[in-house]
Amino acid sequence: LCITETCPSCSVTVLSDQFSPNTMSDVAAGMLIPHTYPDTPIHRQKQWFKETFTYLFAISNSAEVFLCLFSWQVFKSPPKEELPFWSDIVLGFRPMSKAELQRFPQHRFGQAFTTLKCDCPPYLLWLEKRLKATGTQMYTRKVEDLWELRREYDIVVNCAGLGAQQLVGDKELFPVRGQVLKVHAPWVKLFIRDGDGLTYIYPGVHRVTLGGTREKGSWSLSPDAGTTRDIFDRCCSLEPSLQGAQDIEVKVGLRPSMQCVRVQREVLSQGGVKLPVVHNYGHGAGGFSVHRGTANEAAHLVGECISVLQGSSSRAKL
Ligand SMILES: Cc1cc2nc3c(=O)[nH]c(=O)nc-3n(C[C@H](O)[C@H](O)[C@H](O)COP(=O)(O)OP(=O)(O)OC[C@H]3O[C@@H](n4cnc5c(N)ncnc54)[C@H](O)[C@@H]3O)c2cc1C
Ligand SMILES: O=C(O)CCC(=O)C(=O)O
Repeated sequence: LCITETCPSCSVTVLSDQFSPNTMSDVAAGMLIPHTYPDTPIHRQKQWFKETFTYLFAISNSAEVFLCLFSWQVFKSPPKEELPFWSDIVLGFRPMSKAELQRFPQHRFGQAFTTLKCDCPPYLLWLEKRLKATGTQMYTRKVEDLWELRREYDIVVNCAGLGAQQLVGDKELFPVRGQVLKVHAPWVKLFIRDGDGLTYIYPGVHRVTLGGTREKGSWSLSPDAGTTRDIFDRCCSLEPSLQGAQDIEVKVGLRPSMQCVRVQREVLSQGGVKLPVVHNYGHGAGGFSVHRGTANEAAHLVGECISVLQGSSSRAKL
């Protein structure tokens, strides 16, 4: 979508072996709360988050119904950084008062702020609809090797998530398994997140997401019953009224994790033939929070590839 906006002369085709509701992004809680990528400069991560927050905040002020606003992150001991880098992007960030903290007797410190939470499946469908309206073609296809695309396309953008491990042989990329519960508990109106990032309660438009787990290196997509009980107990200790939650649905996703998100240009070359590629993968646990920002940057890199192609005598399929 960002490419169609920044490079309107391009004809865009989306190839994917799975579309919503069967992607990893459909499992995400959809919370705008960044996870730090250790090898990506903070100013770049902050810019990605800011662009994503601004984009979704504008949509939240419309008739669309997949976004809501909420707050409360609690810590058993004060975090290393009392002011996270994103504190001036979310709204009304402040330490929690003693009175507020009384609600969490096991926690000594807390942050209150308003951020956005998106219901991912309807958002993904909304994006698909907008994409189709631009004339973009969408095909179900598994790509075995980026090079196979060289005859059909001038530029390839690789947004394969964890699939990039196989597609481009990236050994830095690994799964971090996450199991969450989606429950019916419409009385829960505020989000509560333990600062260790393991336990969270995120009310959405229809369901509340209860999390979670972070299992590095696990490829299992099967729900685990013991983990379900553990997540439920941990969430009930933060919000006891969840004991009355109904219709527990279990979801598992594999976060496409690495030390830094790979938003980068590369030129593949074989026998004098070149194929410009823009990579945009490795968003780990915080991909939803930075998706628009990284997509804008990737679209900008596509613009650079177009300039190079236009400057060369290459045959253009643009
Ligand atoms: C339980 C859980 C909760 C989360 N909650 C949040 C949250 O609240 N906030 C947040 O910011 N982030 C969250 N995340 C992280 C977020 O979901 C990810 O960072 C993000 O979804 C990654 O998106 P992606 O588009 O890169 O990957 P994907 O959604 O996996 O998309 C990759 C696409 O590429 C396709 N593909 C892959 N390989 C190929 C191939 N060879 N050929 C063709 N197609 C291919 C796939 O079919 C898929 O459609 C959560 C993750 C989990 C697991
Ligand atoms: O970390 C969070 O609180 C949001 C959910 C998430 O990003 C995750 O489980 O990976």
